[in-house]
Amino acid sequence: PTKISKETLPMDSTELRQSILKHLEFSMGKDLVHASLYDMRMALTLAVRDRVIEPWFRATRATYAAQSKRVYYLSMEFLIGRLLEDAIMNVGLTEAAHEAVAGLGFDFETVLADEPDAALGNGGLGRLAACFLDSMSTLGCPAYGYGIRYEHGLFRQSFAQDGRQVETAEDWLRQAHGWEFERPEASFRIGFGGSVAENGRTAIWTPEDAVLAKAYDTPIVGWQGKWANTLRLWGAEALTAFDLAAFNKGDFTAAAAPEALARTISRVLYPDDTTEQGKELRLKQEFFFTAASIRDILRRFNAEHSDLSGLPSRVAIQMNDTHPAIAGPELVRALVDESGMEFDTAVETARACLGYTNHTLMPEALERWPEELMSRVLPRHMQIIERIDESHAKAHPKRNVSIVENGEVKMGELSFIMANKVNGVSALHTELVKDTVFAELNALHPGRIVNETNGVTPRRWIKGANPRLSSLITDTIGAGWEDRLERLVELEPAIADKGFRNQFAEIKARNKRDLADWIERDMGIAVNPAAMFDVQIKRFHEYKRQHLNILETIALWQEIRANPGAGWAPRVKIFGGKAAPGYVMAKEIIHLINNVARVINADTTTRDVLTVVYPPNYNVTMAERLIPASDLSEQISTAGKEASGTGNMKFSLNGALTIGTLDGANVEIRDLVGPENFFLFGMTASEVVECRKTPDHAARAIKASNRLGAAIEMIEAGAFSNGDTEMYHGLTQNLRGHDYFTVCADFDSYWDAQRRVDAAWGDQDNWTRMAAINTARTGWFSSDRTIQGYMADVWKITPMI
Ligand SMILES: CCc1ccc([C@H](C)CC(=O)N[C@@H]2O[C@H](CO)[C@@H](O)[C@H](O)[C@H]2O)cc1
Repeated sequence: PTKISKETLPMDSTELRQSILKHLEFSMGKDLVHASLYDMRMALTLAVRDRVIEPWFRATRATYAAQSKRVYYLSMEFLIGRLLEDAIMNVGLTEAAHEAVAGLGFDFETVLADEPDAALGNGGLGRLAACFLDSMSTLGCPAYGYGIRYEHGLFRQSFAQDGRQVETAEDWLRQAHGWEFERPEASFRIGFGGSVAENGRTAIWTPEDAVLAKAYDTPIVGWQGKWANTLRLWGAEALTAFDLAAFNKGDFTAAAAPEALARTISRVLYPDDTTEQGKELRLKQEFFFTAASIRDILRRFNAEHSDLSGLPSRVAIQMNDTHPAIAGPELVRALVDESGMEFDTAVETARACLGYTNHTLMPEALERWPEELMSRVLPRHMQIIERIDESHAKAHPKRNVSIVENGEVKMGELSFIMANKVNGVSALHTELVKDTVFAELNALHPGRIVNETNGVTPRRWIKGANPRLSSLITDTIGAGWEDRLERLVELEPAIADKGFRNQFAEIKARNKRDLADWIERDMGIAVNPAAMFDVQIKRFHEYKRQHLNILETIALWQEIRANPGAGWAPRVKIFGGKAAPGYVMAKEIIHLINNVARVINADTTTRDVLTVVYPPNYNVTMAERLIPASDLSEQISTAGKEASGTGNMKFSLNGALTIGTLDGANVEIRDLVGPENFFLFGMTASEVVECRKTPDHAARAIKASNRLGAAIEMIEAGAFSNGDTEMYHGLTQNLRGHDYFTVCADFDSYWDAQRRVDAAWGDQDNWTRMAAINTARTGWFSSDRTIQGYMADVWKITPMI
C-alpha cells in the first residue's frame, strides 16, 4: 500500500488563538468577555479537532485507495478518560495551546480539567481498548473501534461518613463533549425476540421488538497526527420516537415510553468487571452493538466488493473478550439468510474474519447465557449456535467439547470455535488458557492460541502524564522515543551518571510534591512528600488482594508503635479503585481500608512514618496524576489470577519499583528489569493450586504468623469499627476459613518483601538507580509493540504509514 507520511502542519499559538476565537464566536456564539470555562474548553476542542480532520480524511481516502484490509475492534468498553490534552499532544500543539489559552485570559490546566472523563469502561479491558485505538492510529493500521455510546459511564464513587462506597450515576453527556460527529446516515434497525420461519436452506427471522442503532463517530488521531482512525459508538433510539395517540389521551408516560424503552439499551454501562450477571438487558446491549457493527462492516464491504467469499481478505474483526461473541452467529446469519451462502462456507468465512481475546480465567467472569433466554431474545442465532455446535462435534467426534451444555450457551467456547486466532494477554496467562479453561479446544485446534502480551500507550502514560520525565528522556536520548519506545534502553548508560540520577530523583520528587498538594487540597490530608508513595490502584476484587495490603499496613502500624525508634521508612499508603455495586466482600474491604486510614492517620505517634490515603472516584485522569508520583507499585494478586495487568506496566515506565507475585505480566516485567530491580514474593500459580489442597491452609498460616494473627484479631476486636466486633465478620471469617485467594499463606512472604523494600528505600540513590532501570528496560510494554503483534499474528495486516 502507498506509504503516506505527511505530518500535520505545525501551527503557532497566534494561529491557534485565532482559531479558538473563531470557534468561540461562531461555534459557541460567545463573545470572549462573556466566555465561560465550558465555552473556552469547547472552542479549544473545536480548534484542535479542526487539526484532526485532515489526517482523518487522508487516512480514510488512503485506505479506500489502497483497498486495504481493515481491523474492526469490537468492545463493550472503551475507557478513554479525557480526550482534549491527548489530542493536543498528538497533533503537536501542547506549547501553542498553553500560550493561546493564556493569551485569551484562561488557565490551560483549568480548561483541561473542565472535561469529564469518558468512563465507558470498568477497568483493564476497557483501558486496553483505548490504548489500542491510540496505537492503531499511531501505526497507521486502518481500524474502527466499535462500541456503545453509554449515556452513563462507570458510576461516580464517593464515601459515606462511615467510609462505605456510595455509587451515583455518571453523567458525561450532560454537556456536549465536542469530539463526536452524529451519523444519522449510519443507522440500523436491530431486532429482538420474535419467531423464525424455515425457508429452505435458510430461515426468516421476524423480530417482535426493534430499536434503531445510530452511529456517533469520534476521530482518534495518532502520534504526530500522521493518521486518524474512527471510534464508532452506537446510540439506541426508538424507531417511532413518540406515541402521539397516547399523548392525546393524556397518557404522557405511555407517549414517551417507546423512546425511554429503546434508549435503555445504551443508557448505562454494567459496572461489573468480573462477574457476569446474566441480565437480559446486558445480552441485548451485547447484541445491539455487535449486530450494528456487523451490518456496518458488511455495508462497507458490499459497497466495494461483490463476492462475499473475499470478506476475510478485507476484514479482521477482534472480539474483546466474549462480550461481542454473538458476532460469529450474526455474521453467519447475514451470510446465510441474507446472502444465501451455504452454511458451512459461511461458518468458514466468518471464522476467517474473527479473532478472540481472553482477558480472564475467573470462572464467574466467563459468560454463559441461559439457552432459554438466548432462544427468546435471539431465536435465529440460537438455531445457528446449535448448528455450529453440531458441525464442530461432527468434525471432532472423539472429544466432548460443546458450546451448549446444561441449558447454557458458553460464550467462551463459542468465541473459541468461531475464531481463527485466540489470544491470551500475557505469557503466563496464555499458558494457563491452554492448560485450563480451553485445554480441550487447544488440543483440538493446536496453534490457534497465541500470546499477545498487553501494552500501554506511551503518549498518554508517559508524554502526557509525566512531562518532566519525558523532557529528561528527550534530553538524554533525543526525540522520537514516543513511538519507538524500545529506544528507552538508550537511557541505561546515563543511569551510571550521578547527575542523571539526581535529575531523575528530582523529577519524581516534584511529581510527588504536586500530588501531596492535591491530596491536601482535595482531601485535607497532609502527607510527607519525602515519604515512600506506596500505591495500589485498580478495581477492587479479592484476587487483587487489597485486603492483603491493608493487613500488612495494620501489622506495620503495630510494629512501628512497638518500636518507634527502629528507623522505619516513612510511607504513604495510597489506595484507589471501585468495587462493583453488588460485590459485598469487595465493598467490605473498601469500608475497612477507610476506617483503618481514619484510625492510623489519627495516631500522632506514628503520624510521620505512616499515613493511609484513599481518594474517592479513581479513574483514568486520577491514574495519570498518581502514577508519575509513585515509588512503589503494588501488584500483589494471587498468582494465576491476574491475566496481565496494565497498571503494572505504567508504574514501571514511570520509574516506580514493583512489589509483586509471579502473576500475569509481572513475570515479564521482572524478566526485563531483572530480579534485582523487582520485589518478588508469594507462591507461584502452581504452588497456590498445591496450597489449596490443604483445606486449613489459612488457619495454619495464621497460627504460624503472630503478626498476621494479631492484625486479624485487631479487626475482630473492633479497633477499626469503634469497638463493633461484628463489623468485618464476613471478611475475617473468610480469612480464617476458605481464604481462596491465599492471603494468609502469602502474608509472611509479603511482609518480608515489604521489609526488603524498607531496606532498599534507605539508600535513595540506589533506589533511584533501580527506578531508572525500570523505566529504561520496560519500553517493550508499549501498546505499539502489542498492536504490531496482533497485526502480524492475528489480523495479517500491514501498516499504511
Ligand atoms: C461479564 C462481566 C465482565 C466484564 C469485564 C470483564 C473483563 C474481562 C475484566 C477485565 O478487565 N480483565 C482485565 O483485562 C486486562 C486487559 O487485558 C488485564 O490486564 C487484567 O489482568 C484483567 O483482569 C470480565 C467480566
